[in-house]
Amino acid sequence: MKIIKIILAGPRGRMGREAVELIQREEHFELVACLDRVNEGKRLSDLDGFPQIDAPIYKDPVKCFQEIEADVLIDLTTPEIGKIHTKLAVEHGIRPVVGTTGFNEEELQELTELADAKKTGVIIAPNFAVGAILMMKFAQMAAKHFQDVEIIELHHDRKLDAPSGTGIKTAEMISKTRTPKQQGHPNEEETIQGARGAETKDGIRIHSVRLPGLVAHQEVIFGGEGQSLTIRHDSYNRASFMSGVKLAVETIMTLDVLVYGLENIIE
Ligand SMILES: NC(=O)C1=CN([C@@H]2O[C@H](COP(=O)(O)OP(=O)(O)OC[C@H]3O[C@@H](n4cnc5c(N)ncnc54)[C@H](OP(=O)(O)O)[C@@H]3O)[C@@H](O)[C@H]2O)C=CC1
Ligand SMILES: O=C(O)C1=N[C@H](C(=O)O)C[C@H](O)C1
Repeated sequence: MKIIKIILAGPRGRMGREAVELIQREEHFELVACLDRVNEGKRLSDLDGFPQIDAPIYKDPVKCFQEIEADVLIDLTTPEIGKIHTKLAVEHGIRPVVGTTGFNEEELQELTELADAKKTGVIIAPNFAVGAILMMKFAQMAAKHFQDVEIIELHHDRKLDAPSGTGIKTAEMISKTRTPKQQGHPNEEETIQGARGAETKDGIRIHSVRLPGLVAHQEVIFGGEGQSLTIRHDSYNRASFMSGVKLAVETIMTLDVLVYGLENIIE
């Protein structure tokens, strides 16, 4: 099997550390460099927790992409930085697998056009966990039968973006099958701002909970006459995301367009 050469952005992060282990485990993956906000010029093996992983660390993505021969960038950083890395990677012919969340519609459109122009595969995956993908697909199916739905996403309190990428993606998928409806009482008023959550342009409410002790969880609650349906997914650790990262890295080698969401890859 051909070796896939990978640059990893964010190796010291919660997801980044899991991704380093994944790359180490897979014989056909090779970590050729890392992008980090600090530790420029060091090797990964110089840092705590990465014994014997001899990959150079860069701060400047352009320098890294020019000097290092790589097939794929895995980005697990922050919303602001992830967008910059993704665009630069495509411009340098390196295929980005992006787990970082916080991309808006305009940014996704811009990247789609760039991927087309450069004929370079891009995968933007708001959630890599197979259970979360199924939760979103099941919610899309249920929305054919229930017009009223609210999303509650629950995450650890170190998360920067709200609502979560998964919450937004779920609402988008539901909107494809749900007949539009203004939910709740037409005259309802928030006596405390934000009480009804964030409203998407299709009228679906997303409520974001942030608490220590949580990892990544979501409930999609449908309401109908005399009944409700709740679809829930829980990630209890970050290892839950790694089979999706592996699949994305392997699949991106065969793509020349942008794919938004692993539901487009997982049958
Ligand atoms: N798609 C999915 O399935 C999942 C996606 N995520 C997303 O992945 C992203 C990372 O999450 P998580 O690992 O929990 O976050 P962390 O905060 O633990 O990790 C982010 C890492 O990015 C680093 N970083 C910041 N700026 C730069 C930069 N300029 N260059 C390189 N690295 C930088 C941070 O360094 P420092 O700490 O020094 O600032 C940190 O090590 C988030 O957007 C999150 O929403 C998370 C889980 C699953
Ligand atoms: O920040 C996280 O932790 C997660 N982020 C992603 C999101 O915003 O949906 C995926 C998962 O929920 C974990």
